[in-house]
Amino acid sequence: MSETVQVMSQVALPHDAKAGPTKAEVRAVTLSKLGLRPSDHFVDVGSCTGAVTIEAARRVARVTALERKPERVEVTEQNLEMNEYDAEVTVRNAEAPEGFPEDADAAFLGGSRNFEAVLDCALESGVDRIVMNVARLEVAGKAVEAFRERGILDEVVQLQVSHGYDLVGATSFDSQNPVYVVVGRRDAEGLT
Ligand SMILES: C[S@@+](CC[C@H](N)C(=O)[O-])C[C@H]1O[C@@H](n2cnc3c(N)ncnc32)[C@H](O)[C@@H]1O
Repeated sequence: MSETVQVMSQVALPHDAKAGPTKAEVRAVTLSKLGLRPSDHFVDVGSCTGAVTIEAARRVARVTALERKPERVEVTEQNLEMNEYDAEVTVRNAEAPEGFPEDADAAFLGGSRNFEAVLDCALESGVDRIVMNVARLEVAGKAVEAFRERGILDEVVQLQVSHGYDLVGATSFDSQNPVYVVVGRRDAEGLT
């Protein structure tokens, strides 16, 4: 039983792509901040390996995955085939805001191209929860400002994950680059 639960909760990503995947711990925080609901239509902007698309597809009714690079669209599709999920998933080769659906509820920006236009488009489409992950400091600053200007800045979380490994019988750690998780909600009160 516990073995089945563990396998179901994992994401299989046998096909890889440069720039991905969003790491498991970062996905966990990101999806939790998005507060996904079973009836949601979720949009993954910059699906790359499909890691976020797949996890979201186990939690919501519909997912639209947008990816500007055709070879990464293929990787998203290949990894989707290797996983179980219940949502209706549409994968589009498009550079957002192009291809952004008109009836979305929540969105994740893993890619930062045109992010201000993507935010505007998402808000017009009815999105009320939006999270953007950023690795580069300068882009993170611009993202925070863009969320603030639109009155949706709710939280900024800096994540730094390290994984233990065996070092001559003891445990040492390998650290990953920090990630800024910019959390937006419609009518947010700003940082407190
Ligand atoms: C850091 S990766 C995202 C990783 C992904 N969440 C995963 O788990 O594999 C960023 C991706 O966003 C894509 N991208 C960037 N801006 C985009 C946009 N405006 N529309 C669609 N794709 C975009 C890039 O091509 C790249 O594949």
